[in-house]
Amino acid sequence: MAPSLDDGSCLFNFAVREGNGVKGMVDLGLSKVPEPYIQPPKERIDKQKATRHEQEPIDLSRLNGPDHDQVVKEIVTAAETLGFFQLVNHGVPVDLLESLKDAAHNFFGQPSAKKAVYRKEVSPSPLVKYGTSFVPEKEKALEWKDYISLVYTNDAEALEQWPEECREVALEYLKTSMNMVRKLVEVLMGNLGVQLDDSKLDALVGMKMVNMNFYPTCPNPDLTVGVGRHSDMGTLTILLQDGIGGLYVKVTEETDDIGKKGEWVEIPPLPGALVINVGDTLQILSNGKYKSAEHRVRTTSTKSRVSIPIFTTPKPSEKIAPLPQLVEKDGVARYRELVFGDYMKNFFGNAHDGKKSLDFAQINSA
Ligand SMILES: O=C(O)CCC(=O)C(=O)O
Ligand SMILES: [Fe+2]
Repeated sequence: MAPSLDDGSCLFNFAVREGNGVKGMVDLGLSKVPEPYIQPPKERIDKQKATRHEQEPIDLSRLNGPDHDQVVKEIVTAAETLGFFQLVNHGVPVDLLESLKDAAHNFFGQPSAKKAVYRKEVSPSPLVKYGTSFVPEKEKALEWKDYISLVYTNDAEALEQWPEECREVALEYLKTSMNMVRKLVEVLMGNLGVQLDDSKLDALVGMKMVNMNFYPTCPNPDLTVGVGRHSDMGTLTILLQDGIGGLYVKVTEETDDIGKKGEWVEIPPLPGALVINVGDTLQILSNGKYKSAEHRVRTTSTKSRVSIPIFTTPKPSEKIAPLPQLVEKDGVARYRELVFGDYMKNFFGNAHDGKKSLDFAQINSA
């Protein structure tokens, strides 16, 4: 029997507990946004108010030539200000990016029953989790998004356990991205005086996860969010977005070319480009020099949107803390040492709330 979408608990069961997601709800035919998805006015996204971040993408291939210093400067400046930048000539084949978007549409286009087998309560694999919104049990208003999350351990397990509709492309994406991740981490850590070797790289990006996000069409995008305001918890996030747009980042540093502090700027879709953003871990390690970016996603009424982030993070057992040489230079440690697994638990235990996730690492809130 079709559920009544006017009844909040019935809808919660249908979308969240039974794994039909926002997609399942939209497929029933919706003329208005159900009440549990209506955001309070301060969280709604006013498309008219945001400007586009028009900055040229950074050409990563120039890192290996006479423009090396200039490219380093561009990467470092972006990490210190907006915490977001776009990359071209990043080494990930452009046709792979197209295949990834197709794979995401194929996966989410399946009947709910095929996806719901990966709900966290029943998933046959600890590496695979399908869900909707972020932490539905804790949220005042639900996010208009379904997702699947794929943790990487090794190639064999990925090819065995990740869903067959997307396993090969997702693995290829992850593997072809790592060269770029290494270069970026090398540049960012090098600028802090840290020479990167394999063990340092592993401490920073020892865990990797590919997500596929699916944002179905929404009858009233002005009332909902695809993802609420948040920063990512890890080191760097690599994000592939499709051509629809709707990713916004909050300006934290007053800069002439980006905008005023507190304003939201849109990261426009650029064909062939990947979006990179700084996560909380890098903010902690750099004692606040690099900024994890607060960002959010709008929904649209015309076409469903997909995005495919790779989250690179330390392993759960890894200890993270501001680098001693920075603490010495700054005369203060702005964050405490913590075990990354504890940071993750706190992150996934709370609804999105801007950069509040970082309070867990704040020196006086321990
Ligand atoms: O869909 C997007 O553009 C961003 C998604 C995002 O912020 C996330 O998955 O953490
Ligand atoms: Fe994010």
